[in-house]
Amino acid sequence: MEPNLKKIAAEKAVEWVEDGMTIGLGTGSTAYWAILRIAERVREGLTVRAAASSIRSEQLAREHGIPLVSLDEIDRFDLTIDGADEADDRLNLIKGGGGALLREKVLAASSDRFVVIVDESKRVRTLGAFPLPVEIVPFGSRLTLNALKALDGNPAVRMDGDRPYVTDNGNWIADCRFGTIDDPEQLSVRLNRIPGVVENGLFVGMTSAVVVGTAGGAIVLE
Ligand SMILES: O=C(CO)[C@H](O)[C@H](O)COP(=O)(O)O
Repeated sequence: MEPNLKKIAAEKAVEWVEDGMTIGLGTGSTAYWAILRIAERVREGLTVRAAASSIRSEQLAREHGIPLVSLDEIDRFDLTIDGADEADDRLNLIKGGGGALLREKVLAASSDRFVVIVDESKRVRTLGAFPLPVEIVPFGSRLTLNALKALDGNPAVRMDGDRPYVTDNGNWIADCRFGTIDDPEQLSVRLNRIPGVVENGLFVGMTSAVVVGTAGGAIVLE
């Protein structure tokens, strides 16, 4: 049987969870394995409190018995564990393939350690092959999409059947194709200057470590 690389990465990262910590829970099929492993450790006696970056991760955590608290009760996370769509060697990321980039960035920005878990297919030399998700407000979306086009982003509104996909925050996602992103920080600043843009999926200078699941085990990049 093929090894589950997402699970390998997730379980390595969960080794860093300690008693008493406040934990941020990510979103997606890799974060899924981290949530399950944290839940297993809670059943074994680990004491943590957690908050999640999406409604679906919150539901998963609740179903599996991880103690959840409101974000209003949290000043800092000791550790947030989340997946990514791409990670480069400088630990910059593209995130938001699952549509949760805004909440994920809110958690990451308030975490002492932001640990990213990926299978080895997500490692890239330069970001940009994966379409960059940009969360936009529905109001005036045509104008916002025009502004993204003016930046050569080739935006496409993400669809859910015949309607725009709606994020947990009631917004839309414009998946953008900029090609190779040589300066992610500069692009991120330019995107967030567009008034209808809420946040973009470039995570620059936020990552403490990337744990890569490989068939030979987990590799930690710091
Ligand atoms: O950013 C995300 C969700 O918004 C996910 O972390 C990212 O899309 C990776 O997902 P997966 O682990 O399922 O490949």
